[in-house]
Amino acid sequence: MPRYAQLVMGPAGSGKSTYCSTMTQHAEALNRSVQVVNLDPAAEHFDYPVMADIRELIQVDDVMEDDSLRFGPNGGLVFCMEYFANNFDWLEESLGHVEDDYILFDCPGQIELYTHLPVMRQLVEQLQQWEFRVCGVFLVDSQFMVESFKFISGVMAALSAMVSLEIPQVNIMTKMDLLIDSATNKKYLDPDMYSMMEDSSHTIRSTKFKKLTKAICDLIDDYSMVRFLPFDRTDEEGINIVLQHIDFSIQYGEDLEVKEPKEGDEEPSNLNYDEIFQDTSGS
Ligand SMILES: Nc1nc2c(ncn2[C@@H]2O[C@H](COP(=O)(O)OP(=O)(O)OP(=O)(O)O)[C@@H](O)[C@H]2O)c(=O)[nH]1
Ligand SMILES: [Mg+2]
Repeated sequence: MPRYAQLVMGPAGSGKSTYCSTMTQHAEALNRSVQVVNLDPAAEHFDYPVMADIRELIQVDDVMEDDSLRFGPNGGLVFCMEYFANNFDWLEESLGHVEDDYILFDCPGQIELYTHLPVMRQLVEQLQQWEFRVCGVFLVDSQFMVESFKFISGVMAALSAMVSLEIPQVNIMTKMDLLIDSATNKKYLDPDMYSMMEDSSHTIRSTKFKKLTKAICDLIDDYSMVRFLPFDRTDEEGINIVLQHIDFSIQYGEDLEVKEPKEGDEEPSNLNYDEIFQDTSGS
């Protein structure tokens, strides 16, 4: 039986930890068991129960305080992640060998991890060796998406993770509840890059920059490479749609056995459907 994993990625503060806690609560309501692993060595607090925490292996503070290393916070984090990549035994031990488990990995917010460092890719390959089907979940804060330039840079970050990890990826726009003018901003979810460029072309003065922007827009548009699903932590229906997309991409549920109803769950034999329909048609 396969195992299932979501790699929850995205820039700093995009809502990764909130996503993990919202998703576990949602899964609990659906009677599904979903667990979370914290992979952020600099995490201070999160409000979900963890099955494993990278801080048991290494902490950024210790790396920064170490006299022989002398890293700052960013270099320290990269060091921690490289140390983690050399010690996957720790993760294997923490995860155990449970068939059919479903795990969310709450990753750090450093964008370098998704653009050019090899750690995330190594993690994906390792998880696949342990029979996990992995879906990348890339979060971008909706507050950065209301302007075309910022939007393009968010799209490029998502695309870069997609290309370097080579796994199915679902892109999510978080904090949708904070958008004031949600109708106009919906265009960012499934963007038409040409019109987006036109919106902002008057602010671009350099012709070279204009040409580069157009080339990037062409590329994204031609291949319809990036779409976003909206995520509002207060909207159960929306959360369910996101979960369904992710489940579909890793074929969750296809191998599950059909559960026989328990005796107590049977329909009462005296249920009279005719009466029910008469009641509703009469009202
Ligand atoms: N209104 C609103 N706020 C949110 C939502 N999701 C996250 N936030 C807030 O955004 C801030 C950052 O959220 P986190 O979940 O810590 O983000 P993160 O990506 O884990 O951050 P780092 O781990 O530091 O990279 C917190 O103050 C959250 O309360 C949301 O859907 N709506
Ligand atoms: Mg976090």
